Amino acid sequence: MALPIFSSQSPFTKSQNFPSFFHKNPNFSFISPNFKSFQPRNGKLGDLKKRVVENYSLRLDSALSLEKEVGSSGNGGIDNNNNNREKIYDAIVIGSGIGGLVAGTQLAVKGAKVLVLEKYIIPGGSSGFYERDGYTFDVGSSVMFGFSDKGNLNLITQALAAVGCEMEVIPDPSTVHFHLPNNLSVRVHREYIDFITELISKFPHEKDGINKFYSECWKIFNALNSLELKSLEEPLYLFGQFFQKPVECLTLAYYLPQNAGDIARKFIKDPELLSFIDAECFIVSTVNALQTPMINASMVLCDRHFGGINYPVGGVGGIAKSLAKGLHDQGSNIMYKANVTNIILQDGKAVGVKLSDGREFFAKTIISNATRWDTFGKLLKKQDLPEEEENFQRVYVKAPSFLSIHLGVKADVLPPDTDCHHFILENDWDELEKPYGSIFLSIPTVLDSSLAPEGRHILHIFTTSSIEDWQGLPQKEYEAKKELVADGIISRLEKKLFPGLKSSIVFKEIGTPKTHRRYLARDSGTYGPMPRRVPKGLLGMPFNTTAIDGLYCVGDSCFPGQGVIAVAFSGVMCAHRVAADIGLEKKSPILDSALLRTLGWLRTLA
Ligand SMILES: NC(=O)c1ccc[n+]([C@@H]2O[C@H](COP(=O)([O-])OP(=O)(O)OC[C@H]3O[C@@H](n4cnc5c(N)ncnc54)[C@H](O)[C@@H]3O)[C@@H](O)[C@H]2O)c1
Ligand SMILES: CC(C)=CCC/C(C)=C/C=C/C(C)=C/C=C/C(C)=C/C=C/C=C(C)/C=C/C=C(C)/C=C/C=C(\C)CCC=C(C)C
Repeated sequence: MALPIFSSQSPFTKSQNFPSFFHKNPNFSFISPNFKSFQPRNGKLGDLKKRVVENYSLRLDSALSLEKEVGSSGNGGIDNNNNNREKIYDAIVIGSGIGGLVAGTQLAVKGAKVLVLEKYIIPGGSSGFYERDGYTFDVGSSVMFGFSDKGNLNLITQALAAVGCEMEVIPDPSTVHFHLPNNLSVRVHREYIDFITELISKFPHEKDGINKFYSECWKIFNALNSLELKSLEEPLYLFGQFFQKPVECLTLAYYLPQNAGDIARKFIKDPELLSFIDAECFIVSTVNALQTPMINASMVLCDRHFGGINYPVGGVGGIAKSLAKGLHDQGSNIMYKANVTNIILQDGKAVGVKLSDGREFFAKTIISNATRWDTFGKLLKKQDLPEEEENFQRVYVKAPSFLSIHLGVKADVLPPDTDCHHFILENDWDELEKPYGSIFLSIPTVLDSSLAPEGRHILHIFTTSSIEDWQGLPQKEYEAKKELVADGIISRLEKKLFPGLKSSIVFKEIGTPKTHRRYLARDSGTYGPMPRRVPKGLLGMPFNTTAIDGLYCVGDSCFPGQGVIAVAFSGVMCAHRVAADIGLEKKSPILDSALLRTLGWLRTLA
């Protein structure tokens, strides 16, 4: 049995030390007039302290109200006597990951009555949090795209704003610091020009190629950023966008089937620089650049400079908590400890769900935030696998899971001005995609010291790992293996970045792929879909509708794939398509079936 990395009790009942924001020295100075952001370098400490106190109280308030919502009635006012057949919701959302929460909240603000059913005790899934010994740990990593105050692609900010929420964020001065073979060290600065200058200084002979590749990314990003983002499966919207922004839409259509690695090779010849582009893609797609869709690569390679990476004060878990509260404020419900075991079909249409405790709930539409493998392999009978899903499983396999290590360390082990995020691949480029080959490291306390007790930092370390490596072991061996593998990873970090790391550890918790499977209800603990071979860009990625009438999917096994901002977009698209289908948005049945058929056909070409 896996060691739980999440609290088995409600995390909201725990008392916490008062956050001490001032002991560390965050190295940033981003000021935004309209967006709440911290400016510790120039700001007044008194004001800052006040805002931290306010934010902390807000966190407690929302935690308490969530506790009340989960605790007292335990079910958000839902009938426990299984008389729910009459209580027809507009939509039931299975799972409260960011994908499910965005779909749910977007529908709720359009006037739909939504019920979100979450298996775990808090919302957020892989964007959740857990608390231990005064530390607040992010379950997933802490790199937040789409959380700025500008453009059309700040989807996290927009999702929160839609339900009247705003979170304070801390601008990250760099997205990631790469530590690569041959001592290649590249810091991805927030300012594009600083990043490009640093990269060119490492590869001066490729100045032209570097400029051309990243400019191509900007072309795509600017096209994306100019559109109003809604469902690409809704023809009135899609044709409207083509009419208003033909050049941008054609640009996106052109790049839709292309991958970043091919485009990089048009401009760049140096194999080491191409490997660097692989690493750039790998950290967001877990595959190399040749397998990473160009649209997704452009999105992340540019948003980090356009809106920048911004960390929510109090931790990533606050995003899901705010969305859950927003959903509730809109008159919809979220229910925890609600493990959906079956999707109920009637005459081939999805009409409800059944929980492990036998209760049933019914709705006009069912939206699954479980992975497509779980949705079609577990919640529906496997033998009913529609052709469309067979096609998906032909093109995509489950990406490996992660081994994750959450550490509390003595603060003085980190050199001054340590970056928040690091990616480490010491010796051999060939190890990039291999299990345990490369190491991801986030130190969110560099930005928000309130996440750890005074004088401590959080190190969240993760590396790819497959479930097969951890299955079938007796408990004792499993525990011993966890310690052994984690020790190897920590030793590598000690050697490469932080001498004395081991002796500075005061808290350690290790999660394996089994832990991820257990607590996130994700088949094999997978991080999401990964192309089986070289994909045709994003062409093969399914959208939100499924072959089952009334059933929709949302989350990272839908277009455009892995990532918090990506699943937020899938939530926006899903809500739009569902709203059109239940009469809350305009729709054209004739155009609908023509477009859906065309998109289905296009996917078979992938
Ligand atoms: N920026 C980052 O670094 C970062 C951090 C964390 C997560 N992520 C991304 O988030 C993505 C995942 O988001 P998501 O929204 O697709 O899903 P998710 O896995 O985060 O959430 C799914 C939720 O559904 C619940 N669930 C699943 N099956 C259920 C069932 N049968 N009954 C009830 N509840 C059920 C799970 O408990 C979970 O809370 C990942 O791809 C990852 O890339 C990124
Ligand atoms: C329909 C047709 C056919 C056509 C038409 C044309 C058009 C119009 C098109 C359009 C399109 C669109 C709109 C699209 C969109 C897209 C998008 C939005 C995308 C997005 C994406 C995103 C992504 C992918 C993201 C991701 C991220 C991630 C994954 C992250 C992660 C992170 C991590 C892991 C971190 C690392 C760490 C360290 C280093 C420590």
